[in-house]
Amino acid sequence: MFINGQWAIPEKKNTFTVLNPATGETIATVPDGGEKETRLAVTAAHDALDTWAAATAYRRSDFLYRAHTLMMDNLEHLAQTMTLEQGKPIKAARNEVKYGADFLLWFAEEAKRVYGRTIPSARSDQRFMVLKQPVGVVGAITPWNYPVSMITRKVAPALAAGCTIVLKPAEATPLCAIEVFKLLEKAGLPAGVANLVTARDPNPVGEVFLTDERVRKLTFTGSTQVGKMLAREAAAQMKRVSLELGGHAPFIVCKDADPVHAAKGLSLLKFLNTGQACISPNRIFVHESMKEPFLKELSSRVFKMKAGPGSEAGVSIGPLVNDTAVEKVDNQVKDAVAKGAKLVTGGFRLMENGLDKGHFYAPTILDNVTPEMLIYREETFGPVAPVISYQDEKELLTMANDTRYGLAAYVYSQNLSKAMLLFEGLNFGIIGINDINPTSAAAPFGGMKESGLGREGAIEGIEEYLETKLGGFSLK
Ligand SMILES: O=CCCCC(=O)O
Repeated sequence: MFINGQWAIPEKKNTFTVLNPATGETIATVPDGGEKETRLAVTAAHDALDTWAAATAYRRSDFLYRAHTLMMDNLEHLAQTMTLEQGKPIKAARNEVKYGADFLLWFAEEAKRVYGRTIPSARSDQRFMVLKQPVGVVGAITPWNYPVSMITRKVAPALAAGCTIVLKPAEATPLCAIEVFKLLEKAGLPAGVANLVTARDPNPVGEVFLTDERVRKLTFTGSTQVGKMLAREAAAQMKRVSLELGGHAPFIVCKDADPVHAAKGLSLLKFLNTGQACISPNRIFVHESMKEPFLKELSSRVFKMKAGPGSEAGVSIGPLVNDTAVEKVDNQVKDAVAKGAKLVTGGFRLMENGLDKGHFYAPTILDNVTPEMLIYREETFGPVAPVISYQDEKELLTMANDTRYGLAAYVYSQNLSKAMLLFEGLNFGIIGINDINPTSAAAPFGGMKESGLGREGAIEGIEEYLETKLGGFSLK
């Protein structure tokens, strides 16, 4: 843990183990923090707040530039740590570190662009001025699936805005968080400005974030279930919240799409991070006239995918996070098959060639998926592509929007006006049009409906950490 500028271990020297999800082996033990350590971290963040908030935007920006340079200089080490701890293939881990570093760079720049404004008054003897100020101490909880970039996506805008922060990383991936904090320390982080509490049990940490009045904002990426609980509890002290929650992304292949381009896009996107992403496509709506060429291209690509530890050459399918995740995926596949879906490929846990020790599931394509199946309604978070045929383009929008989630959606069409109408009509926060990668530090990321509140990245990302203060000046 890193509290008030010091690397610390908890009082009782409690620790918990970190496992390699590809082999089940223990790779490290880390401090298991709780209520006491979180309280200390909040005190440190609170004590550091006024000085950090009063530092010039240029000073905060310089710090973030240095952190960015250090992250890029240490890219390989961070990527190797990520592959070992989280399991994703090394190439994807390298891309994630670059993506994580982008947030440091973007918010180093945005720190200097926190503008207020003046507003004309109807009274000649009055002036209005709008001032942006940091929200205060932030409690942040980050997930295991993107264990570096989800940290910088929260820490960078918070620090740029002049807030101080306490971070609780996912219990499955504390090593990545520790490595990020080593770099922040090296970049010259003042004591208390950013603090790290590693913990096996998120509850005591979350409890402090929710009940300590000094914490003025909560930012969380994770499940909708936990996000709802945090929003409910945070309301007791009217804390600000940013929530990046679950998704159930439709991926739409229109009758005028290029089916090969769409299948290539889906094969890259669906199986990225072994499907463990909130923006992963979960319902693949394919116009029936496109199904044959689309499935042909998709299955030929999926047949060639190699599963294994992310450090091995040629691997594109890493392990799932744990056994519960494997069971959930398998259960959805079995339910779909029992209700009439056709298994094109996959549909089983991988047990051969030493993979039985990790949490591997075969990349899977299901055809003829229908609304009665669990997979049609529930987020999968695994390597399964459920294909749904449709005929009537008028019904498509209703089908795609028929979910409590609203994070990401994808459309493949070569008809510009149709793509525009779908872009406007889809109730999702992020829409890729013939594009599988609509996310960037420069672009607002976030969902509608039960996918969350607020946006991360872009100019919107720093607003989440700012209060708006109005001054009305009488000249009388
Ligand atoms: O699970 C959500 C991770 C988001 C990854 C991204 O920003 O692309």
